Amino acid sequence: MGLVQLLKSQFLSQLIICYVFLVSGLIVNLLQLCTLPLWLVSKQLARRINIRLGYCISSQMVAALEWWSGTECTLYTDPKSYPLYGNENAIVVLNHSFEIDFLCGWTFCERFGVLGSSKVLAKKELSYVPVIGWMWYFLEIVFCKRKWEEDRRTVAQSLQNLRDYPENYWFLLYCEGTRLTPKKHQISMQVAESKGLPKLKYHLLPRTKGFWVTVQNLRGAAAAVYDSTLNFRNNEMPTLLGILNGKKYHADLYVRRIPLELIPEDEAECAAWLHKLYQEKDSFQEHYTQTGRFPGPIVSPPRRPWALINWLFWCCLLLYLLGLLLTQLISSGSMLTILASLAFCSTAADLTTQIVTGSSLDDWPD
Ligand SMILES: CC/C=C\C/C=C\C/C=C\C/C=C\C/C=C\C/C=C\CCC(=O)SCCNC(=O)CCNC(=O)[C@H](O)C(C)(C)COP(=O)(O)OP(=O)(O)OC[C@H]1O[C@@H](n2cnc3c(N)ncnc32)[C@H](O)[C@@H]1OP(=O)(O)O
Ligand SMILES: CCCCCCCCCCCCCCCCCC(=O)OC[C@@H](O)COP(=O)(O)O
Repeated sequence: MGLVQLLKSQFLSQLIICYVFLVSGLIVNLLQLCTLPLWLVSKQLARRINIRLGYCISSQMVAALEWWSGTECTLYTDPKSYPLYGNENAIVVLNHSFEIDFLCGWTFCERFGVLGSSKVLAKKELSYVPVIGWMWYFLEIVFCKRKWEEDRRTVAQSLQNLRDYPENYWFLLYCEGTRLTPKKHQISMQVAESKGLPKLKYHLLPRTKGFWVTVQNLRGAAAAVYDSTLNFRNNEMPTLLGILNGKKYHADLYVRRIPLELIPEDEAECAAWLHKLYQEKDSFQEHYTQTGRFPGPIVSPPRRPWALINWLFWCCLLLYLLGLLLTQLISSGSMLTILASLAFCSTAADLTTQIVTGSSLDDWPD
């Protein structure tokens, strides 16, 4: 193990990364809160400012993936569609199979310049998570309770609000509705059987209502659906903790651009269309398993320096402030203050470890 790799695997390095992420995140959340009065005066300006503030948080995780772990991301796509990526609004349909699939999605957002404005249909519980969830509130992320009777109205309303969004965005939809596990797959395939639908090997049966409501409400605002299928080389199952440890992975993403006009308006037809799409996605995953690659040419976008620059800025600022605080603490000479500070730091470190090791947040109470 080289010296750099040894440094990356040290608990202290990881603790510093988490400290910078959490403290800068809370500062950004506070700044976002300060933009509230601006919404009354100029909504579009408030949105643009929040896009940049949100970028300060999400790009730190992207920097950890791209620069700290050195994970490589390869894009398989049609070169004719490539110039449109980042230059139009789009609905992204992605398989939900890995702990860091959202982070790989964010990396592609960063490379095409839509990271700050990217959106997702997320479960409501995530909106309560400090830093990320609070940031999402100001970025007008669409939350669902996964109770259709309530979601059909609230989700449609939140999507309508995005129609005049001032910057291009990608709206991510995990149609499977939850992350794939063998148990969930088994239940899902029983549902497929009972509905007379073909079984899927690599995906859960897609939930069709969220897709239909998104397509209907973003018609005319979004130009296309980006059907995206993600996998990792060497059968790896990457984790956030692995990224923090500096472990390098290799992600492959296959993207097909489908113009929105091609998607049926009728709910039942739209649902049938989505089921067919997932059968195709399944065949792409089978192709990947057999050959180690997706079909089509590779046109990989390079990583950009901005995520790293933002990260270094926050690291310098917050480590300097931490240094000042520690110096003052030691020079205060009060044993009680020092012990209380140590107890606080140890509790914070313990909490951070728990969040990162259980980082899928899947087990947070519903
Ligand atoms: C060039 C590069 C391209 C791309 C780059 C890639 C990506 C980058 C893009 C953007 C990045 C942006 C942000 C990313 C950051 C972070 C994301 C992180 C986290 C978010 C993750 C989540 O929160 S996932 C959970 C929330 N989302 C969803 O649930 C979406 C899918 N769900 C739906 O659509 C649902 O329909 C619903 C939520 C709208 C409503 O749910 P409800 O349960 O009330 O209704 P359903 O229709 O789903 O259920 C009833 C029907 O379902 C059948 N059923 C029952 N059991 C099952 C089962 N186990 N499996 C399947 N189906 C089942 C039941 O029979 C009912 O059927 P009907 O026929 O009667 O409808
Ligand atoms: C710079 C890097 C520092 C990182 C250290 C800080 C770690 C903080 C981690 C915060 C990560 C927040 C990401 C939110 C996305 C989580 C994805 C997720 O939770 O998906 C839920 C779905 O699956 C559905 O779950 P189910 O309820 O169906 O099961």
